[in-house]
Amino acid sequence: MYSTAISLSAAATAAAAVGGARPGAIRPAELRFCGLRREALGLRSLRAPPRAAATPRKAAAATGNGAAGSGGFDYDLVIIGAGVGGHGAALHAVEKGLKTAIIEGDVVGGTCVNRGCVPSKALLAVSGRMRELQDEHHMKSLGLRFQQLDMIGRLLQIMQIIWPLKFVATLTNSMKLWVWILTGFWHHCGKTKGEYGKVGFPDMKSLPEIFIIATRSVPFVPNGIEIDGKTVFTSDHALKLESVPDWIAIVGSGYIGLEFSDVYTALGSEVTFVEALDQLMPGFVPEIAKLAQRIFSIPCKIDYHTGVFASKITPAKDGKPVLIELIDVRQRNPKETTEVDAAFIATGRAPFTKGLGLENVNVVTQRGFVPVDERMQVMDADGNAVPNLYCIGDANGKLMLAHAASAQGISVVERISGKDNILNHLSIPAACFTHPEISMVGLTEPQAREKADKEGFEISVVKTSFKANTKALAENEGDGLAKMIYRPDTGEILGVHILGLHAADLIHEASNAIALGTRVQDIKFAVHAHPTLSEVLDELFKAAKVNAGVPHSVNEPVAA
Ligand SMILES: Cc1cc2nc3c(=O)[nH]c(=O)nc-3n(C[C@H](O)[C@H](O)[C@H](O)COP(=O)(O)OP(=O)(O)OC[C@H]3O[C@@H](n4cnc5c(N)ncnc54)[C@H](O)[C@@H]3O)c2cc1C
Ligand SMILES: NC(=O)c1ccc[n+]([C@@H]2O[C@H](COP(=O)([O-])OP(=O)(O)OC[C@H]3O[C@@H](n4cnc5c(N)ncnc54)[C@H](O)[C@@H]3O)[C@@H](O)[C@H]2O)c1
Repeated sequence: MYSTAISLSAAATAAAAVGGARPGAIRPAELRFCGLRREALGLRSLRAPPRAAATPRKAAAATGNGAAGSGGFDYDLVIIGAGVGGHGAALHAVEKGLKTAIIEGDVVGGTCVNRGCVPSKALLAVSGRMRELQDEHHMKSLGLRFQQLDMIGRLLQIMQIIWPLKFVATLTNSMKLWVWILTGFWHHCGKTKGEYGKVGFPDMKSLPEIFIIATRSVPFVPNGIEIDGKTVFTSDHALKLESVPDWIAIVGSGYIGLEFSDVYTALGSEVTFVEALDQLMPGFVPEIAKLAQRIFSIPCKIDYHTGVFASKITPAKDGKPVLIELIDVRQRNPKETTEVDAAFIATGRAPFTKGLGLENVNVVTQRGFVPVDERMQVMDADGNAVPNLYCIGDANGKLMLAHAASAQGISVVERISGKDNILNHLSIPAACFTHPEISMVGLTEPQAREKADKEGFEISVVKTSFKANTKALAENEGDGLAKMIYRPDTGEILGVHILGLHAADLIHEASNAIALGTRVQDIKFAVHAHPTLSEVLDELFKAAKVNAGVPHSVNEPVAA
């Protein structure tokens, strides 16, 4: 029964060739089931708890790498979507001995690998080097001189072809020995064949135990904005950058807007931000947003409109530029019309959850997001957890980050393998890959104050700067700060926020401390190598003052 996995290309070939139900092959089939009402459909009832399979390695070896006997396939777990969330869940499920299938309707890797983290970071890596090489002052201080290189061609090659392909292959390879990768667009019961295009699924005679929905999100485009993919576009189009506009408006100053402004300014564009909220970078703590705004705009041509809403955007046509109509958010009246060469729409992301048939199990999405509890179990309209149905990643909207999706998947697998697990979302770090980077974990100061007021405790705040850090100075990158919010009565770290060189790497000392419950009074004795950027955090921990008498959790003499 248990069989080995096949690669996507093999799956496609097999799907085209099949006539009968051959184990290890994919047969185009209509997947008609309602995973949670199988009994009602006269299908085999659930086994609970899920049966642990023989270790996948042994099972695969025993069946001769896919030569399973005839009959249907029987999975313990089916994951819908082979993006980072689904991939993380699948690998962990296999480790736990669960017979696992992953269904992918498009390309393995999902947003992160094909349209998100990977290609955008490839762009940032190359444009960042261009920025550095073109910064005369910086180069002079290092005693170097820049000679013009043909970087744009290389840049496009890296971001469009090499990187994503490499990562898709890596992800596919990491799963293909032990996970069934099934091509096709999953949909639920009650749908008619062909409604979602061509589907190809193996002959599922019995139905899986448990489902994890790990579908994705797509760019959210407000009404009134017309996308032509060339002069008015989203990140999906921008990653296929074919030209660099002289003047680009970036609508939205969240993660995507900021990272792409970094790319565009490095490539020589003039950037105008349009941000609906009163402050640029509203998702970041104010002192970091303010400093970042100053650092980003000193060497580049960046200006901004805040408190204005892009109500209508018309693509460039017939020699006319892109037109952006702005509305004053407070007064709700038209403010001005801006003309630019291109407009990049970075106004958030919307869940991609239509067509899953969730209504059949009494689940009502919230603005498209699948409601889940703290264990990622899907909640129905009456507030009850739907048995054996989970949702992870962007589709549940808890935290739209690749590593959060994967961590949620691992947490679900832990639970379904019998070990209850609640992921502490406050320990999940986030990073914005600008130059310099911004990172954060846990609460902001206002959030911490609100919690403190409610629960009746004090908070304290400490800050350090990159200016005194030897490594940062040696790199000529002394701009930046780190801030920590903590409880002086217990030493608990509530939040850390960093702006500066390699902030995205530095944050992990803090996020691990929060995840593991390490207190300030303990971590301040941890030794950091010199000279390293990690000393910025060392200084931060050492600057924190914990109330006298607060016990250490390690090496503290315990009073009798
Ligand atoms: C430009 C950009 C840059 C980003 N950079 C970062 C970053 O630096 N760091 C970070 O942490 N996050 C980043 N993100 C966010 C990150 O990409 C997402 O949070 C992450 O990919 C979400 O993972 P997921 O598993 O939920 O969905 P995805 O990775 O998108 O995977 C979902 C998969 O499900 C498939 N699917 C959907 N519906 C069905 C169906 N019905 N049947 C079968 N298959 C289906 C899709 O085809 C897709 O492959 C970025 C996003 C963007 C857009
Ligand atoms: N490095 C990373 O981890 C990374 C990188 C990219 C994306 N992401 C993920 O992708 C998600 C989406 O990113 P994003 O930057 O698109 O969204 P976002 O929610 O971070 O920012 C959107 C911004 O657009 C503004 N806005 C919305 N409509 C507007 C309008 N009509 N006119 C003017 N301003 C408007 C909002 O006020 C907000 O500041 C994020 O939640 C993030 O988790 C992460």
